[in-house]
Amino acid sequence: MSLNKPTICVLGCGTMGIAIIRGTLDSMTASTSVQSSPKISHATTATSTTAVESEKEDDLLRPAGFIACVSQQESAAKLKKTLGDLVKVLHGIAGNVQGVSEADVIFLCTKPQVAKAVLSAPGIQEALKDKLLVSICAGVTIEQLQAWTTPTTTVIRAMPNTPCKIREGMTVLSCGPNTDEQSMRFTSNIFSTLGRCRILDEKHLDAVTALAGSGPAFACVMLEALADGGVMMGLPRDVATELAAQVLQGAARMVLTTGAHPAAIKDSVTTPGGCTIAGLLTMEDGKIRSTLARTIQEAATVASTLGRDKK
Ligand SMILES: NC(=O)C1=CN([C@@H]2O[C@H](COP(=O)(O)OP(=O)(O)OC[C@H]3O[C@@H](n4cnc5c(N)ncnc54)[C@H](OP(=O)(O)O)[C@@H]3O)[C@@H](O)[C@H]2O)C=CC1
Ligand SMILES: O=C(O)[C@@H]1CCC=N1
Repeated sequence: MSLNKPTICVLGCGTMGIAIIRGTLDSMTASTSVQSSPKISHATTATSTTAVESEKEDDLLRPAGFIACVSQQESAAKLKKTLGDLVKVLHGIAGNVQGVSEADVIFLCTKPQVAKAVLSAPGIQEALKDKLLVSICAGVTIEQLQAWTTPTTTVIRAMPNTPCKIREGMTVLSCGPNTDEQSMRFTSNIFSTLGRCRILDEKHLDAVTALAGSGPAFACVMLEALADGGVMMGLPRDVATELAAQVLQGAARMVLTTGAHPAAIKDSVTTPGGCTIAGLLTMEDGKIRSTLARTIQEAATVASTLGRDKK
């Protein structure tokens, strides 16, 4: 398999499919004016190639076209409006076969429960031969994906999150045993332009799904609750929401950019006898730490079951 200006087919283009296509299109527009350096925490560059050669190779790996597949005609009509002329939109079983046949790389972005049926539909196996399949389906393992495709299909499992849409995503990739360097590099390049990207062993993916995949929902509950407190104390709702969002972003960026331990940042805010320690003790009384940690534990446990056949 050789990826040269590949066409991407997003099979199941809903919330996440749109986030991936939107973010990638935006990154391509941005990179024509400013050359962005990818934020990847795993070196996939071949040691034998020079920096110039690897830049040229990355250029060839940039997607040349997008196809988006959905099941319903009405969703296709809506999607055309959302994505515009740069993306070919198809629907139904025949649309899936056409999309996979015309593409070089397939992003499987359906719900986990329909992944097997979508990949097993007539014509799909043939169309998947010698192609790269990147699945973002929670709980669906590389072993399952390999069993549902052909021996010549390269399989990569990815767990992105919704902020990919604004290129502030967090994605973790795991590769199958037959994954070649170029496929991994292509996939890392895509997700690195949509935010941060890491490569981890598949055994971590349920925890990743809970923490990073579901995480934006948990973070927004915290954000909303902080804003509620501001509203309770008289702040207008829009002001409270802006303050809460910027506070979470600022604190998170301090951790990411300085590498400081979150506890050190917390201590630096906390004046002895002051208002911060008063608030922190209230949080501890509410068992916020174990509640949040158990949230991730429970979500990871459920994530591990999502790829299983329902009895
Ligand atoms: N939402 C999130 O934050 C995250 C989700 N994920 C994973 O991403 C996947 C998608 O989630 P999400 O985007 O939220 O789901 P959505 O429900 O938003 O999107 C699913 C899409 O699949 C389409 N679809 C359904 N059946 C078929 C079919 N037979 N053939 C082609 N397309 C089909 C739907 O089209 P139609 O509307 O026409 O039925 C819809 O566009 C899931 O596996 C989930 O585990 C991973 C990380 C984060
Ligand atoms: O809730 C879910 O199952 C999906 C996976 C991660 C985020 N949303």
